[in-house]
Amino acid sequence: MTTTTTQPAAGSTASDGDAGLTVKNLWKIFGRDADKIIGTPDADLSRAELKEKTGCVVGVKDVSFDVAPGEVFVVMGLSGSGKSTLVRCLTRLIEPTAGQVVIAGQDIVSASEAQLRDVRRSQVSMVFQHFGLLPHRQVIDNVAYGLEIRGVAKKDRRAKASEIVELVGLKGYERSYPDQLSGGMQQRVGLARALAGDPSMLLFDEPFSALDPLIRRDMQNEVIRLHHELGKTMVFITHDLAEALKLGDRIMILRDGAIIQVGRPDEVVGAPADEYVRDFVSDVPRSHVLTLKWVMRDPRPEDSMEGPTMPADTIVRKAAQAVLASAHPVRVIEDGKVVGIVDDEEILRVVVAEEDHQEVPA
Ligand SMILES: Nc1ncnc2c1ncn2[C@@H]1O[C@H](COP(=O)(O)OP(=O)(O)OP(=O)(O)O)[C@@H](O)[C@H]1O
Repeated sequence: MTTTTTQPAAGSTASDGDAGLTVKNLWKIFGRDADKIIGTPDADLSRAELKEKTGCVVGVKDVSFDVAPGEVFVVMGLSGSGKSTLVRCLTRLIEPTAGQVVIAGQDIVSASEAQLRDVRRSQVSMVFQHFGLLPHRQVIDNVAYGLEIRGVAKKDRRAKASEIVELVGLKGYERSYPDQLSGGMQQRVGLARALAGDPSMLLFDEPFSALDPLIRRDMQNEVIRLHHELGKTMVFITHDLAEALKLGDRIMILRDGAIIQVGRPDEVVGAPADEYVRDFVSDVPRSHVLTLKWVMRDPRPEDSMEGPTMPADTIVRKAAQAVLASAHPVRVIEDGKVVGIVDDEEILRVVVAEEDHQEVPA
């Protein structure tokens, strides 16, 4: 498994300092006497074997990871891999069978009802695929709903809601009702509602899966923009690899409830942990994801040192034009040192392989 320490994303502020998430040895087993399975040899059985033997189903299997404040952490896997169960365990919408979840310094698993309510109201908001908007309320009051529950006065909550409505690009639609809006706009209301309480963390459970591809792309860009502006910690569930690669600082891949790999997009594509991940990433245009670090070769004595330099984390596609136009090989730099060389050959190997791949009939 590849694990990486990630720095807080651009846009994070000092006030996000305690907004991270730590998950340790988290289990969710559905079924009778599920808690008795953990710690016994049965816990090592595959999901199918355990179901056969005990009738219990593993949703989440001994999962541990950290999300840094301000990071966008994507959880992906095929249907049934445990994504929804995991994200629901984080705020105990599903009760974990064992393990630890710490959000912004607060231990969620041992929290009292009152503490949990407070975490859900003020620390963590969720955005779901089905927007769950209140049909008889206008956009402005849907957005203000969380503040209303918190007892914020009408004038203040409407002022805050107006601000957020504008932030998500819905200015002018404050008085509309949800059924007067398109799916994409309704999901913007969902986003606005999640943001209105100013949570430190947003959890997204496949929020854009039901949207048309173009609208979906707009909404992904919207998430990127909002993340840049607000710097919130985000945990984003998806089964769509392109979405994961676009949004994630890091991606965690689950299968049968267990972690298969955690890594940056270029690590997942450049060094898939096993066949399952390799299959996932086989259609990805590698030049869009891999960095120079993945394609460079060792310097040779005969290499000209007159070429330009580029950072090792430059995406191949972005470097391609400059490398191909340069009369001398490009020197790849990391921590102020030349760590490799990239010439036409290294670039073309990635780009041509990609074109060959695209020509193969599905
Ligand atoms: N309430 C439940 N009782 C029994 N088994 C459950 C329950 N909820 C989920 N499961 C099982 O747990 C496993 C993980 O399901 P989960 O819904 O978390 O996967 P997922 O990756 O989110 O899938 P999808 O993308 O289809 O939503 C599946 O085998 C599922 O059948």
